[in-house]
Amino acid sequence: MSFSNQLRKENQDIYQSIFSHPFIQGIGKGEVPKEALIHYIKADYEYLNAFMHVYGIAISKSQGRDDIQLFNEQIDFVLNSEVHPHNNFCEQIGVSYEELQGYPLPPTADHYIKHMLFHAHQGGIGEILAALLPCPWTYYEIGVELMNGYLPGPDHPFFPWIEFYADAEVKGLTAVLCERLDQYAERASESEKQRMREAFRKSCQLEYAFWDMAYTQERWPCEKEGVK
Ligand SMILES: Cc1ncc(C[n+]2csc(CCO)c2C)c(N)n1
Repeated sequence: MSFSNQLRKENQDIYQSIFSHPFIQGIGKGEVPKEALIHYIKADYEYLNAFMHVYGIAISKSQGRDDIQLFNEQIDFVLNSEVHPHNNFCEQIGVSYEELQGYPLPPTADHYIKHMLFHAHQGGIGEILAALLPCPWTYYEIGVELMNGYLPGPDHPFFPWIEFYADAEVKGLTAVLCERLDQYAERASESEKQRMREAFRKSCQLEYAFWDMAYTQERWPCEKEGVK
């Protein structure tokens, strides 16, 4: 079994918890509280900005053009394509996308991005890939789960979101990251592979926690009213 498939198998428990989370099931049913969607978009917009910085660090550590190309493709996707599912959420709640930009990250999203930045700064390319991989991989599988579980049609309020993540493009982005990670894992020592395993699992945990953060509208203990 490939290293990436081993990681997927070891983290089946978290994937399953993500699929059953009320936010995800709510997308499937077409019923997510407006406040949860607002909280999600505010955090995800800034999360994705920071995520691109992580890819930038990975580019600065790349030794060849094939790695640069791979990270560049992921940035291009976040920058130019991932606005579509955000817009689907915004249209459903009748709030403009611009209004939800520029907010500070709530604790869990802050933790997630700092976890990524830690591996980006401390690790080699293999470790960075392991930390990044659950982002597209869990979303692709969420898309497929919802597509198969709810069979949404074009009149479903979140059809564009579900279709976007269940699509071959996200599958392809995940597959190239898996293949590259497997190549690095083949040459890695046992301790390096252990670090990759830990980075991957913690990112899976934080993917679950991110949905929960949005659903429960998690906030910092002392927040000032009206301060962005
Ligand atoms: C918290 C959070 N996790 C994952 C994604 C989805 N995502 C992030 S990057 C990427 C592909 C490029 O690597 C995908 C599909 C998100 N939007 N927000």
